[in-house]
Parts: sequence; C-alpha cells; structure tokens
Amino acid sequence: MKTLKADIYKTIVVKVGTTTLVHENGKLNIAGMERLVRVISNIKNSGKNVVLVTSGAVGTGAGRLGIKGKSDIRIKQALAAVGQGILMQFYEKLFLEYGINVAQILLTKDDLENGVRRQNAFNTLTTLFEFDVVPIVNENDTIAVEEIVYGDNDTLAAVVATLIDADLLVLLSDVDGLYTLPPHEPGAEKIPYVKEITPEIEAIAEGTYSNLGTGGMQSKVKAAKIATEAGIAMAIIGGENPTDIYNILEGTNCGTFFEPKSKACTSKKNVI
Ligand SMILES: Nc1ncnc2c1ncn2[C@@H]1O[C@H](COP(=O)(O)OP(=O)(O)O)[C@@H](O)[C@H]1O
Ligand SMILES: N[C@@H](CCC(=O)OP(=O)(O)O)C(=O)O
Repeated sequence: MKTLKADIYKTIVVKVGTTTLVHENGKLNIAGMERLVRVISNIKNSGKNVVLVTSGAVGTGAGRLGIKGKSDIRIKQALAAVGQGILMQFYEKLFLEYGINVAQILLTKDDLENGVRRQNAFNTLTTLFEFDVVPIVNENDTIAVEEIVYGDNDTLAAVVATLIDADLLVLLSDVDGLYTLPPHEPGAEKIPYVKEITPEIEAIAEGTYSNLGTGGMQSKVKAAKIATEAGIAMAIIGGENPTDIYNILEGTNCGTFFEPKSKACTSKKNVI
C-alpha cells in the first residue's frame, strides 16, 4: 500500500523508545543502537534534517546501578541522570563512525509552552540544522516533575515536531504498529493506515505497557493526534527494523501510518 511521496519529507523526527534501546536487564542493546544510528546517518547524508528523540536514560541508569523494578519519581530522576550520560557517550561514538555530529537537548514541558524558552529551543534546533548536526532530545528528567512533565517521550517528540514544523514523525517501539487489541492477545491485528484518529482508535490504544516503556500505545496515539493535527505525518514501526524508515520515506506503508491533516489548514506554531 502506498502512503505519501518521499521527497515531501524534508525534516524528520525519529523517536526511539526504551524497549528498543535497552535489554530487559537494563544493559544497552548495542546492535539495536548501531542499526538505528546507521539509518539516521544515511538519511542525514541524503540531505534531510533529522532530530532523534531518545528515551532510555532511566532504563540505562537502572542497569548501571543494578536497580530493578518500578521506582518512584525521585529514584527515576537519579537513574536518568546516570543513564543520560551513558546514552550520549554511546550515541556520540556511533554517530562519529559515520562522520555525523550530534548535540544533546534536554527539555521540559514548561520550556516548550513558554514563549521565550520555546523560541530559544526553536532557534537552537534550527541552528543545529544549519550546522548539519543531529540534535538528540530527551526530557530533562532531573527537574521534570508533575506540572511540567510530559512523562513520555512520544508526546515530547510530537511537540518537538510541531515546534520545528517537521514533515514526518516516526516512533520506533517494541511493537511494529497499532493493533486492534494489545498485541499479545488472541485475534489482535495490525492497523496499517489511520486516516483519522477517532474515539474508537483512542479507545483501543488503552492497554498494557511493556516492562520498560512509559506511555504505552496510549501516548503514541496521543502523539499522533498532536502531529497529524499540525499537518505532520506519523508512523509507528518496530524498533528492531529501523530500515523500515526508508520504506516510509519512499511512500511504502509499513507499521501503522497516520495521515496528516492538510498543512494549509493548520497554524504554524513555530512563528512567535
Ligand atoms: N492496541 C495496541 N497496539 C499495540 N501495542 C499496544 C496496544 N495496547 C497496548 N500496547 C502495548 O504498548 C507497548 C509499547 O509502548 P511502550 O511500552 O511505551 O514502549 P516504548 O518504550 O517503545 O515507548 C507494547 O509493548 C504493547 O504491549
Ligand atoms: N525520559 C525517559 C523516557 C520516558 C519514556 O517516554 O520512555 P518510553 O516509553 O520508553 O519512550 C528516559 O529517558 O528514560
């Protein structure tokens, strides 16, 4: 099935979830990260702007310190502070193998809703594009509590995509799309194309989460709503096969594709 024409995607936000980056034991999935970095580097070399929104700081920190099970917010913040550096060190090493420069950007909800800070985030991201750098974004977990937290990077990625007026948002997860039921349940079937996010689509996203992930499918559908309403196409694909991003860029459907509303009908949110 065909989706949209490839060359319309000039600016792409790729979000990768903890489940793709970190093994169940908290150690980094080196092969998974290498595959992802190779694909992003190649897309960057083809002349596109790419932002990588990465999760995995809490999971990586927990693996390094040997902390198991679900933790409260204070512990998670400390684990994220440990894990973020480990993640960035790894990304730095892998991207450099392909000659790609990266930058770390840590944001909170407050930053993206406040006019001056939002403008500064926009300026930094777009200037990094001018320098051909891949910005690597995560939530600033140290200070992101309750009122100012997105809590899941799916929403953060969608808001970043609207900030920079991206053309495409791709979410990589441990599941290769949105299913009619939680995917381990009998009879669950993948939904390849979502033309409109109806209450029925929102309802099927409520369900179980993986052990490591945060928002589950619910936050991915919420992200799709934010993105498509801003005229940005979105896809959910399996994190094990990041080369599927090429298929989406070529207009071939894989995973679940969410059709964007017409950009002409949406306001440009980055004009401040
Ligand atoms: N209808 C559904 N379709 C697909 N996945 C679902 C559905 N309902 C619940 N899920 C769960 O959502 C999980 C993916 O979200 P999450 O754990 O947050 O992963 P990630 O770390 O990739 O963001 C899957 O492991 C799956 O079990
Ligand atoms: N900021 C957190 C990410 C939380 C999150 O959204 O995780 P996930 O559901 O795996 O994308 C971290 O780096 O661990």
